[in-house]
Amino acid sequence: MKLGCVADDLTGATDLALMLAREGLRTIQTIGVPRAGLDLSGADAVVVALKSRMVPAPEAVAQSLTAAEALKKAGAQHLFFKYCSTFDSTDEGNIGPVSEALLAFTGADFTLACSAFPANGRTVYKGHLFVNGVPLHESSMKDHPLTPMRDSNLVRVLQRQTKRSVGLVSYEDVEAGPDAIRSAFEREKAAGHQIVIVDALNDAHLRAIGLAAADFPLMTGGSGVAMGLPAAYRQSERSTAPSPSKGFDAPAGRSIILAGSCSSATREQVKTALEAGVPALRLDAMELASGAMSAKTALEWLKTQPANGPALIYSTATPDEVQAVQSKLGRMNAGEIVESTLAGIAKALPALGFTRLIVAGGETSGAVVNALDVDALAIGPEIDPGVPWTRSLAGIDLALALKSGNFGTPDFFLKAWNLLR
Ligand SMILES: Nc1ncnc2c1ncn2[C@@H]1O[C@H](COP(=O)(O)OP(=O)(O)OP(=O)(O)O)[C@@H](O)[C@H]1O
Ligand SMILES: O=C(O)[C@@H](O)C(=O)CO
Repeated sequence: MKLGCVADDLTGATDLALMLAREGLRTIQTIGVPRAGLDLSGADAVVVALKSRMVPAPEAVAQSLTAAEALKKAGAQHLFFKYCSTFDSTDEGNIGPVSEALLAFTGADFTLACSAFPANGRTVYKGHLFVNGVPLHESSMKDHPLTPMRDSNLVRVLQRQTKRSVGLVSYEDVEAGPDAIRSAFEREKAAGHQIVIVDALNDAHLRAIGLAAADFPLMTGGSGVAMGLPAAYRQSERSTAPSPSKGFDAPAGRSIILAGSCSSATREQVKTALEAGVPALRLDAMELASGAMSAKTALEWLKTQPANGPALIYSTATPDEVQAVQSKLGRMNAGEIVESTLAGIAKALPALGFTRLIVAGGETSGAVVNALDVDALAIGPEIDPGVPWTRSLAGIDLALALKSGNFGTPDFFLKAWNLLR
């Protein structure tokens, strides 16, 4: 196996797995550390999806090291630590502490951090992260329910999370191509930095960074910076890309959308689905907390909905509504109440004939997939950048589209079904 990847959340893992598969690596995604007996022998890349983004840093480090160990045992030659393209984290972690721990694990003394994903509007210029042209701290990420991002300068953000010295390889070096990027890495190393934020404004930059860093024992970033790795590996092995898999068959059955993300993209997608007349149930966090509403009442509602189209169950709310709920219930507690309700609903879905699921939100997807006991995924076609259809590799046969909160066009919930046979 060429590349072993540790992703800090499920939709992020799917995003990375799609990038690697699309660029020609045979890729398998596992939910948690691969179980014993899972056949990884045909895979060029394995992406292990953890749920470590929001847990305390020591726990994130422990989970990540366990995954790295398993990947190394399965033959991974290089490691990739995948986090969010909007650098979701707090001053306590977890991007810094996990990067440090994986550096130590690989024995490497240098790595890069690049969260740019231009296809989804994330660019990094002079170390500052922009989301659709707006500095991170002015974007909707400033209101994220769990990791509000209030500083766009990633050198500063990462330096607050790590004892390793953080440097910068900026746009001019990246624009000049792989050799200039390699020289910039050497320059930053000589200056005493062990992690460098790398600028990238477009896919050509990402491919050049991939070529320059393909032999690093450890890379870190969003899925974008993995874009150039498959071609770099092929260059070193003089091989050609395997042809992409043909078509995507989904198991027959009913369709449902579960949305726990409150991101601006998900809010738009929920609004578009409601306007299109998709039958929908809104979960109110305060009613869930009081017991007035529950997974059971949601399932009762679901049983009364028409079988021939998707239904939507969502807790998606505006930043003001989320803040009001959090001030009463606490940030983590509110999230937990909503996630466990959606997980409770998910658990009952196969028995009701639901086999095709779209789930919106990384934490939400983690909770849902755990409830469904899915432990490995094959990667199917791209619905929108960063979001493929996937199919469970064992256990209950399901087609799953696990959507990162901020990804997808407004009609994502409507159009995704067209790709299924
Ligand atoms: N109405 C609500 N009030 C308070 N918290 C909510 C509400 N709806 C959802 N949440 C919580 O907000 C969090 C949303 O995180 P999630 O990772 O699912 O979405 P996201 O952050 O938009 O997506 P991603 O991580 O992919 O960017 C979850 O913990 C969820 O339970
Ligand atoms: O990188 C991204 O933005 C996504 O893959 C993600 O991690 C959101 O949870």
